[in-house]
Amino acid sequence: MNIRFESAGVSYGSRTALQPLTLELNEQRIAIIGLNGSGKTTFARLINGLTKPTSGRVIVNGRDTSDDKAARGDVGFIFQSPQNQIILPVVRDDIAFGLKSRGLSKAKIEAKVAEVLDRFNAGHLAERRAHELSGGELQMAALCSVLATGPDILILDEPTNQLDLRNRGLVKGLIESLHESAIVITHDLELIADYPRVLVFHEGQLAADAPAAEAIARYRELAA
Ligand SMILES: Nc1ncnc2c1ncn2[C@@H]1O[C@H](COP(=O)(O)OP(=O)(O)OP(=O)(O)O)[C@@H](O)[C@H]1O
Repeated sequence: MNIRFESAGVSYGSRTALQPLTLELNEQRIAIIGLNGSGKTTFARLINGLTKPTSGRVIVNGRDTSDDKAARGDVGFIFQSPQNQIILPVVRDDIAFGLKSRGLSKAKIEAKVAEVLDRFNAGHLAERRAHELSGGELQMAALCSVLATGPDILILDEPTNQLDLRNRGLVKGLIESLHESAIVITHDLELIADYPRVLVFHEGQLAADAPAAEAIARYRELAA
């Protein structure tokens, strides 16, 4: 993946959510940490074009996210509450839903649904109703739905929020196993303890951009 922020910033009226920022992201695993309201989600939403920069540009795999909708297809986003992104009641149908909107044939959709369920050993969830799933199972179902559409980059917004220790371990392992690039926004410092690149946001600015140990130390200072 290649993501470039070119003086990209976001303001809402007089409130600055993200100060203009210039940087390039190429690593397979990147984490984003910072206090509540520091600009993490705004930064992530710029990458898939959900939020448009009010200054500068964001270029993903060579395409400007503001005016090239195709750039969005490269980026899958798993939101803070996966229950809100699962649209259809049954997991299998929800995975198929994202593929239908891409105009694939029925046979191709079925093959892709089977492939992603197989990839994550999640076949047992296929016929389950999403509202009956545990938090960990929901994360898994959301991951299957998003990855079935073939994004190159996956953004996960607080993927271990509200999960117990076992499911945290499960989600950590899942992220490690991805061949896609992953950008993880989190307050779970254990989850990202060995990440080579961690961005720390503070009051809408990038306060550190360093390997995990150094970045987490800076975050602790800011939080004190
Ligand atoms: N649509 C919006 N309109 C006005 N202000 C906004 C909007 N979205 C975000 N903000 C403000 O921008 C700032 C950064 O918000 P953002 O959601 O990026 O923070 P965050 O670091 O992800 O926070 P958290 O950890 O609480 O999820 C906050 O002050 C927030 O209130």
